[in-house]
Amino acid sequence: MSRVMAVRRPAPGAGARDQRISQDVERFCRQLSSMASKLIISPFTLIYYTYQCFQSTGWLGPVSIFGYFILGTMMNKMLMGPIVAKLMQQEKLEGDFRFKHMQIRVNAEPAAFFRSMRRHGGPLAGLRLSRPHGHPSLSHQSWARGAHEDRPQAAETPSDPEGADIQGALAVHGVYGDLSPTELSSLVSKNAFVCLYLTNCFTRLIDLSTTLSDVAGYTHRIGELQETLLDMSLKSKDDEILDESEWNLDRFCDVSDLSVHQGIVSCPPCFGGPGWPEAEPTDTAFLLERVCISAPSSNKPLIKDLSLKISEGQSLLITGNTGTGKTSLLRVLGGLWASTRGSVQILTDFGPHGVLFLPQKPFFTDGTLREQVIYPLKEIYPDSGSTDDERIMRFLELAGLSTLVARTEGLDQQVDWNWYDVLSPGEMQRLSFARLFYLQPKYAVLDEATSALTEEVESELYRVGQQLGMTFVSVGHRRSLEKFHSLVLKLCGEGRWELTRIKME
Ligand SMILES: Nc1ncnc2c1ncn2[C@@H]1O[C@H](COP(=O)(O)OP(=O)(O)OP(=O)(O)O)[C@@H](O)[C@H]1O
Repeated sequence: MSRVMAVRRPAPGAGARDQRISQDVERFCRQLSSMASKLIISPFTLIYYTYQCFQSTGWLGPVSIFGYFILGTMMNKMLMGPIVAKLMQQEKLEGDFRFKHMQIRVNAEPAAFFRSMRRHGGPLAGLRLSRPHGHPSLSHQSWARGAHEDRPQAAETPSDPEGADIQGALAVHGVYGDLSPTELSSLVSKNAFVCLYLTNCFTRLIDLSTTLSDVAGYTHRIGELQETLLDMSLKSKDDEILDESEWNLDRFCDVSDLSVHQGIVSCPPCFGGPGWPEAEPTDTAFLLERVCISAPSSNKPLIKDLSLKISEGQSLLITGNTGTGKTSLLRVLGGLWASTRGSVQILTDFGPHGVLFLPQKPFFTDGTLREQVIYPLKEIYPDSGSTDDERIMRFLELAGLSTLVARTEGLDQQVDWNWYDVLSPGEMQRLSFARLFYLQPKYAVLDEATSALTEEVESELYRVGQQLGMTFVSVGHRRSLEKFHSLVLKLCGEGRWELTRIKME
């Protein structure tokens, strides 16, 4: 009986994610330490300068400064209440604006084909509606800022109007009547200093509330992050993130072992050879028992009670009408979606020696041609070792893309274009296959990966994959695909499905 093996994922975005987390944590610690120091010091300075102020101005000084701040804070609160709602709306509009902007940049060509700029419902209309400039909430924000910044800011002002007012009041009431001009001026400067610092203490306290809300935000985000990570680790207790450096590549077919006869590639069996880890022998990749699948936030089942075993050499073709859940099933196999019921066992690793997915929309990074082919690997062969070059060139040729090397002026030439812009849909699919051949997984999960190619090219690519020892799980519509598969799973809609074995001729 097969046992559940550790699901190892290459985690391609892990580096960037880790960097973001450490930046968040660093910001959080900085804010926390600054807030803690202010919080500890503030009460002492406040008491000290209140006392000093009382000493030099009597009760009038501290009382008027306290009154001024209490009144100011109350007014601030009254003004801020309605403005918060406006600020929220402002934030939302800015978010929409950025999203629409990105949408237009990414989909410039399709948008132009649809003449979006002339249509009211197009993304440009949305962009106009959501632009933040000139929106009434902006003027409210200025009011808010004004109200917030209008509070006493003694630390930043060279003179101290409150101190002067208090001293004026004291002088008017004849408190300083018996002082000589020299004594009076030294007292005035002392009073000014004390009042200034007392006001400053209040300003710092009020500033602290802003820092506190920042810290609350960061704490919330870090808390969410922790919860998500905990959730993930609970979900896959046995899972193990496998660094790409751990991917065993010894099992790759030596390109010199590949021979092509009339377009047919043959390669000696390359599994189980020396260097290939034997620790987790299995011939089954996925085991599904009475699995139900629904789209997120939908109660309507896409697939009901599906039991299925996908084993080595038993390629599966998934067919069915639009929207019946073909890609959703692959998402479940890829661990992106959870099944709503039943058990899904992923019994093989993700990566070159396990299972590799070619999604419906090809994925490319910024980078050289070599980087596209070897993705998600990037550090296994950092140098242009001649053996690897030979393999890449060979697989590009088998995918029908040998001319691409000339276009890019070599495997390692930095290109200043976006791969999505310069390659045709068919070329993108061929390049994805070159990657598949290079990585040589045991199981290749292909989601309409040949939809932009002719039947002949599709057959050729599948044949190469087959010769490289891959077992396919394909989503496709052409009957010609059946010859590369042993089973057909037809999704009939409303959760119904049919599983049939293909008769070999
Ligand atoms: N992220 C999502 N959130 C909500 N519903 C979704 C989501 N992704 C897909 N769906 C819905 O789930 C249903 C199945 O989608 P799926 O992509 O699996 O269809 P499919 O059979 O692969 O279709 P096609 O042949 O067009 O690729 C569709 O009705 C789709 O609208």
